[in-house]
Amino acid sequence: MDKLTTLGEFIVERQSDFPFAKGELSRLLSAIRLAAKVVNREVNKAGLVDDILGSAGQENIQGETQQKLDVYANVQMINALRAQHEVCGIGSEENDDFIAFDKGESMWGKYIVMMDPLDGSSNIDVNVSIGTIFSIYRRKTKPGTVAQLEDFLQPGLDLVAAGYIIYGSSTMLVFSTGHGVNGFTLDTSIGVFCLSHPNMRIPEDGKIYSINEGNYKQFPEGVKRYIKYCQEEDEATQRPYTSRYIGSLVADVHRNMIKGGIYIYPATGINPNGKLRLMYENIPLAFIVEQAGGVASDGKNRILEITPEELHQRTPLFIGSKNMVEQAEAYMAEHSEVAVRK
Ligand SMILES: O=P(O)(O)OC[C@H]1O[C@](O)(COP(=O)(O)O)[C@@H](O)[C@@H]1O
Ligand SMILES: [Mg+2]
Ligand SMILES: [Mg+2]
Repeated sequence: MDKLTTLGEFIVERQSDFPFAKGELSRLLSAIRLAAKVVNREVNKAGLVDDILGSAGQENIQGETQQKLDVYANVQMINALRAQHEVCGIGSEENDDFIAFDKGESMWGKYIVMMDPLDGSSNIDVNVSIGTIFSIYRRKTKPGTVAQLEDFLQPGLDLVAAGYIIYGSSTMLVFSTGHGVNGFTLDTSIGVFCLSHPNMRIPEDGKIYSINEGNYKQFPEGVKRYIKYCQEEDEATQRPYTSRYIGSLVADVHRNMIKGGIYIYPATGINPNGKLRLMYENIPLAFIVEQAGGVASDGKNRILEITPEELHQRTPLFIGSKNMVEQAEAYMAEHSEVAVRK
C-alpha cells in the first residue's frame, strides 16, 4: 500500500504555496484539525451522552435556536484558534459580534477566521451528516492592535485559505490555499487525517439538483423554470436529473463536488436575500468549489466578488458544476423581471 500522507506532512510539503511566514498556516490549520477531532468525538457518540443533543435553549443573532452542538463546536474552535496565537479575531455564526483578541500574543496574530462551527444543525439529532465551515484572511489592521470590523468584511477574492469538515460516515477535512483542493479522511484508529482525495475536481456536468422544494411557491421564476428543466424527460441530456437534498449545506456541496451537481438556496418570500450567510457559508464554499473547477454565484454575481457589508449578511447561493450553474443563471437572467412571490 502507498505511504499515507498525513495532513501535517502535506501542509509542510506545501509551505511554498503559502506566500507568508513559514509555519503560520500549519499552526492555524493544526488548530482547526484539533478542534475537528474534538467535535468529531462528540458527534460520534452524540446519542450516548445526553448533554450534547438537543437545543441549548438560546437564540443566535439570526433568530435560530442554538443547538448544544452548535455551542460546543463554537467553543472548541475558538479555544483551539486562540491557543495558536496566529489568529487575532474570529467571526462566527454563533456570536452576534466578531471576537477580537485584545490581550497577549493573539493581538499580534496576522489572521482572522470566519466560521460556521456546526453546519446542518437541523440534522444533529437525527444522525445525518453535519459539518464545520471556515475561511482564513490576513488582517488589514496592524498586528499588535485590536482587530476591527474591516478585518472581517473582506471579499472572498482576498481569502488566504478556506475549507470544511464533514462529520459523516467518515470524517473528512477538505481545504484549499488557492492551489487546488485536497481532501483528508480521519483515520480514527490513529487519530490522524490522511490524504484520501488529492486534487479534487468537480465534474463540469452532473445529474443531481439539490434544493428545498418545500419552498417552491416562493421561488423566483428563473429557479422554477430551472427545476422544470431538471425534471423534463430528455435522453440526450440524461434528464430527468435526480433530486437530492440532505439539508446540511456542507454535505450537499461535498456530494456534488464528487459526483457533479448543483445546489441552490435562492431568495424566497420568507428570506428575500436567501437563508445562507455570505461570510462563513457561501464565500468559503465558493472558494473551494471554484478551486475544484466549479462555479458559485448568487444567481447573477460571482460570490467571491461580492463586497461584504455585514458580518451575518445573507445571499442566495447557486453552487456546483460549471455548466449546471451557468444554465440556472441563464434562467434567472431570462426571468429576472418576475419578482419573488410572497
Ligand atoms: O431547512 P432549509 O430551509 O432547507 O435550510 C437548510 C440549510 O440551512 C442550513 O442548515 C444552515 O446552516 P446552519 O445549520 O449552520 O444554520 C444549511 O446547512 C442547510 O443547507
Ligand atoms: Mg450553516
Ligand atoms: Mg451553523
